[in-house]
Amino acid sequence: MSLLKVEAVTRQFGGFKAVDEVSLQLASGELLGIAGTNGAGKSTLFAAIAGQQPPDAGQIRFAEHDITRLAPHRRARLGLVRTFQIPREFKSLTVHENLLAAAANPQGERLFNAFVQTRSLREHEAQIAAKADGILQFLNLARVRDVKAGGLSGGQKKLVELGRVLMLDPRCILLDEPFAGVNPVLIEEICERVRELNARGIAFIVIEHHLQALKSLSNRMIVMDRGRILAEGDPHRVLDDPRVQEAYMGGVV
Ligand SMILES: Nc1ncnc2c1ncn2[C@@H]1O[C@H](COP(=O)(O)OP(=O)(O)OP(=O)(O)O)[C@@H](O)[C@H]1O
Repeated sequence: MSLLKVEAVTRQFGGFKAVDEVSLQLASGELLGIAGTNGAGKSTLFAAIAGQQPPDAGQIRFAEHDITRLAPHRRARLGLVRTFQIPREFKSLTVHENLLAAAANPQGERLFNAFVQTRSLREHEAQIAAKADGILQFLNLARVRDVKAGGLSGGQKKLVELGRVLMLDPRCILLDEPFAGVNPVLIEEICERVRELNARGIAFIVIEHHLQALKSLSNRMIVMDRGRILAEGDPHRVLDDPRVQEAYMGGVV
């Protein structure tokens, strides 16, 4: 049964269709890779699925709910979350505080307002802090727990972003270019963490230009071109597809 079902989704800017009647399905626990040339519509498709830019036409269903017009934080409550191409960490907060902030409610209100610190709220605060520490351990970020996030490397920022979405107990994570600006050692580290999370049952859709890493990570791949799906299926076959080779301007991918 599908966890996520995208049906004929279109998103336009002016008269230009950035995403043009795209349909796809994602099963529980699947790891789907999405590649495509610059401007193919990948990020716009993510924004439609995650709710930052709802589609102009089509339908999106997640865990049996019609989420086509649902706000991003309500999608997150259902277990559907995304990261961004350019990480959106709070630069002046520490790594640990960044994870705590992700657990705050969508209005940005603190979970534990100083004026209403009841015992149960304090206990809740301690639980959230411990959960953040557990996630930092898992991501091998414990040693930078109290470092300001703005000073981290590109790869570490991607891991912090992953940590922030893990605070929300997701069932499906949309990862937007997790390897961009990341050194090869950390690319492998991120792949390992994603594989482990996937093995625990979290489904992923990963947008990435780094095709070899994406191929090794994905169960299935889609290549987009000019707002549409050009090829879909086994990652090796998809990348060998002549239409895909052509879209990448005849280069060997
Ligand atoms: N807010 C916007 N206003 C106008 N055009 C937009 C907007 N966002 C995206 N586009 C256009 O829609 C098309 C698809 O963009 P999108 O960012 O989704 O592509 P992409 O596949 O993610 O590209 P890249 O790999 O370069 O990030 C592009 O032509 C882009 O210029």
